[in-house]
Amino acid sequence: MAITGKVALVTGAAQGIGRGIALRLAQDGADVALVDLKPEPLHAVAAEIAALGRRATTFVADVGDREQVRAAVDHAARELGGFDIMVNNAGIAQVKALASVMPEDVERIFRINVQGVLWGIQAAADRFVASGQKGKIINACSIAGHDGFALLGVYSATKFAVRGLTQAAAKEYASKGITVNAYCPGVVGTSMWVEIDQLFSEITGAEKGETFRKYVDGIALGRAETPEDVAGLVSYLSGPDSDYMTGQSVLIDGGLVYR
Ligand SMILES: NC(=O)C1=CN([C@@H]2O[C@H](COP(=O)(O)OP(=O)(O)OC[C@H]3O[C@@H](n4cnc5c(N)ncnc54)[C@H](O)[C@@H]3O)[C@@H](O)[C@H]2O)C=CC1
Ligand SMILES: CC(=O)C(C)=O
Repeated sequence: MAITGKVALVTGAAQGIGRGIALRLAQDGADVALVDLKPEPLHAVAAEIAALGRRATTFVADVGDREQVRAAVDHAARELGGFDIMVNNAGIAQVKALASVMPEDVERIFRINVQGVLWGIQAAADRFVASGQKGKIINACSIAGHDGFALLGVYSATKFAVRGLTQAAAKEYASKGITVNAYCPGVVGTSMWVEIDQLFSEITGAEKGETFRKYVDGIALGRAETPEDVAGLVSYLSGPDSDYMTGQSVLIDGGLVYR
């Protein structure tokens, strides 16, 4: 197993894609620090990791708060005896016509989706540099970071920003042996898409499930994505086979967006 004995931290690990990534990295041999706003589901994921024979620790933190993210990284290193892989996965959606977007909408989503990734990059890189070790930083982007989608305009802007941060961080930290990449899923059947579908319905009058189905209809491989599909890419980005890769925001969407 390519990352046996490594320590990974995954934000937004209580459910959905973050949970899938945490379980996959544990299957690959890593011990995992699970970070989220929600303590109870985090404990359930920790129990699943323990059943796989790996160690897990949980930490409640808001990724939009710089000090809490630094505390989460410190906790992971202290509890699991090292720190090698940072997955900045936590994010929120927003569905709004651009005409109705208010300053507080922009502030809320940028605080989590962009600042959350920035604080994660900073905290992880500071620790890697201080300990003189190589490290992997992996950020959550989206198809919406490659293409702007109607009613998802500000969300798209946050994911384009993640691509910019990923490229800049890759260049700033390359000389320290730190790689920085991002995964860009398409339409993953998590709670986030239940919320997106519902919010589209409220704005457009679409029936429940209709927006999700329309998006899935555009996928060349003909099915919605699973957290496990995404986790396979994150596994690759966490391991030595991706050592010569940095600054990339990789589409994994079943053939929905082509760039
Ligand atoms: N579901 C999808 O189709 C896609 C999702 N993504 C991205 O993947 C990531 C994960 O998405 P999903 O698993 O689908 O979402 P989800 O809504 O199912 O799970 C997100 C998790 O992040 C946590 N979280 C939210 N705000 C947080 C904060 N401030 N601090 C700490 N944790 C916080 C939530 O509590 C939740 O456990 C997000 O960045 C999302 O933008 C990207 C492309 C497609
Ligand atoms: C949630 C998300 O990133 C999209 C556009 O499906």
